[in-house]
Amino acid sequence: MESHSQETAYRILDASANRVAEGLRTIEEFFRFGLDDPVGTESIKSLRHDLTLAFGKLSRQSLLHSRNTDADVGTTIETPQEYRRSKLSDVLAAAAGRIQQSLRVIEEYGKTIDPIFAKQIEAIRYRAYTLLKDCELKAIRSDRTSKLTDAVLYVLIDCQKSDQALVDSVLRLHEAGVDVFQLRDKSATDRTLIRRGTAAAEALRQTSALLIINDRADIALITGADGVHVGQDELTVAQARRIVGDELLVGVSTHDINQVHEAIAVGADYIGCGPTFPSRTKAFASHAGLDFLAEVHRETKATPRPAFAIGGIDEDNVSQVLDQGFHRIAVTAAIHEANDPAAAATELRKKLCRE
Ligand SMILES: Cc1ncc(COP(=O)(O)OP(=O)(O)O)c(N)n1
Ligand SMILES: Cc1ncsc1CCOP(=O)(O)O
Ligand SMILES: [Mg+2]
Repeated sequence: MESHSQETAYRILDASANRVAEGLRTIEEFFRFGLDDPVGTESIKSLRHDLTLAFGKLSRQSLLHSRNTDADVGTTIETPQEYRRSKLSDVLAAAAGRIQQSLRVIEEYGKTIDPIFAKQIEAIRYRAYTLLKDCELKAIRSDRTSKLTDAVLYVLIDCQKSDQALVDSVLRLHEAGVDVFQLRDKSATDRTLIRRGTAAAEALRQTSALLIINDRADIALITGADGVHVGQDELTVAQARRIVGDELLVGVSTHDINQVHEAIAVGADYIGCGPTFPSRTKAFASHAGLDFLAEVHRETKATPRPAFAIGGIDEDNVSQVLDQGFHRIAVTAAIHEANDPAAAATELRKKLCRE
């Protein structure tokens, strides 16, 4: 190849190698500090090491001579997306994209310099695909568990009259302080649940709120919701996971302490605890009551898991829930039967966050 073309190829290889190295570091830091994952951290480190080894075949001098950052017209071109990262998974998705593209660029231009080098880069690229997929999926899960950890107010909502009515309602309530929504509508058809769930999931995706689907793991997956909630007579956590995978959240209803220990042991991401008081939304022959909440608080200190008290909770009795050591609640009537649902959500949230 002519020397000018070769210099161009070296310049591209040098810039792309730096881009891959930066991207891999971004991923490695997340495996290390975000996930405390020694295997992931080590795998990325070894990928970086093998990339350095592969580049060792090329002339370092040629690479350095080709570098001319001052003349690089690309350094001043910015896109608005570069500065838009609302959550950690966005950072990792951007880094993964840069790594994959740059490895491909290195492979292609590397062919003009040394076919064996290009083959080695191809092998690194395939290894990177698998690792980056694993990392991105873990980041998506981690975004969801972080939102859940911060959540205090969880509202069950039915399908409403239309997709738009549901979207308007969840956005208004989220603005007013609701962290988690559960689409729970026992009389809706599957098609309606899917349409409503998809619309709500899309509307909430770029917010800090979560959308959970009641009972139906299949619909949670299809709609792009954040998780599914299952009861004691429904899918087990393991069965739900077989459908939704590890990225979605699985919540479980519990009515006694054995169910709580079991739910935690099998990997529920959160638990619903109740019924606490008589409910206008669902009738029960008996109530687990406040003593159950106190017991859950006492008995799960060693295995903490977000726990939402549920059943007949409203502005007047929420202080009794707080007194049992619970600061998370799930409600229906307290919001939807209020004259002003958004104001009711704000008031409840204030009470939950007062301590
Ligand atoms: C947060 C939360 N907790 C408990 C329940 C009740 O679930 P389940 O016992 O399965 O009853 P149904 O909701 O299916 O009638 C819940 N939905 N959400
Ligand atoms: C679904 C469910 N499971 C236990 S209580 C309950 C209903 C919660 O609604 P409300 O807050 O109106 O009692
Ligand atoms: Mg259920």
